[in-house]
Amino acid sequence: MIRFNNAGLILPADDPTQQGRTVLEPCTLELAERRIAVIGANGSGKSTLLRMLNGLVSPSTGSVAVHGFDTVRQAKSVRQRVGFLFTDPLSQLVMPIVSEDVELSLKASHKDRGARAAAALHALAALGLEHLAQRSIYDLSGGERQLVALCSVLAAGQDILVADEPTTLLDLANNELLQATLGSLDQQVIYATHDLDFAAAADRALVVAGGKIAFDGPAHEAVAAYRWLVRHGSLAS
Ligand SMILES: Nc1ncnc2c1ncn2[C@@H]1O[C@H](COP(=O)(O)OP(=O)(O)OP(=O)(O)O)[C@@H](O)[C@H]1O
Repeated sequence: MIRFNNAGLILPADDPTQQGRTVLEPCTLELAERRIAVIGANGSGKSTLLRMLNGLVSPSTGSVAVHGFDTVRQAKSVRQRVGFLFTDPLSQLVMPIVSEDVELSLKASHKDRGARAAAALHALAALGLEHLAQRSIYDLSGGERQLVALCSVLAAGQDILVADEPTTLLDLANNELLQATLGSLDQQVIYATHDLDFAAAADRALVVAGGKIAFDGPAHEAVAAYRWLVRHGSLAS
């Protein structure tokens, strides 16, 4: 269970470049559904909301708790439970070779090096990526990197997966592979996307507009609400 208790991000008033701008209005939410989508225009505040889920962004007001752990004061406990898939996979892949990056995610669960290497190959094969195991992450295409990043984050096995626009670099087949993979997970998955069909597949969706939660409810209704806001020019920040 994730709780936002009046959590928001208001930039400092004394910074002349920010002038107290509201990035995310304080909001109170309980996020318990298995699949939750976050949709909204560019710059509306989706990534900020997602980053608050694992302490990458600290709220300036209120607090966020994951399974009762405060994302600021108990950040380590939160990160042990929340995996984060970045839009740009290079923000996440830290080892130079694909198999090494997946092995790093398996370090806590597989102490023996041989078993860890075998588990990494198994994890790559599950996504059809075993042929990339010995490749440099810098030589991969953007889509290949995005799938390797997914593999690494899944290998870490956290209870909750947060994914920020995970399909942006993927072709149709890999987009379907990623959506099917996320759909099959036991973990709770919370994802931001501009793909409204992907969003509509969630159990619940939040529409973020100008730093506010403009709609929160069943995903197909949220997609309709978002389309309405776009058509009526109601997305101004
Ligand atoms: N720490 C910060 N300092 C200044 N501005 C910020 C900060 N964090 C976010 N912003 C601004 O707040 C707005 C919301 O950013 P955010 O990344 O959450 O948007 P988004 O909805 O994920 O956008 P996109 O769909 O383009 O990825 C943007 O205008 C961004 O530049």
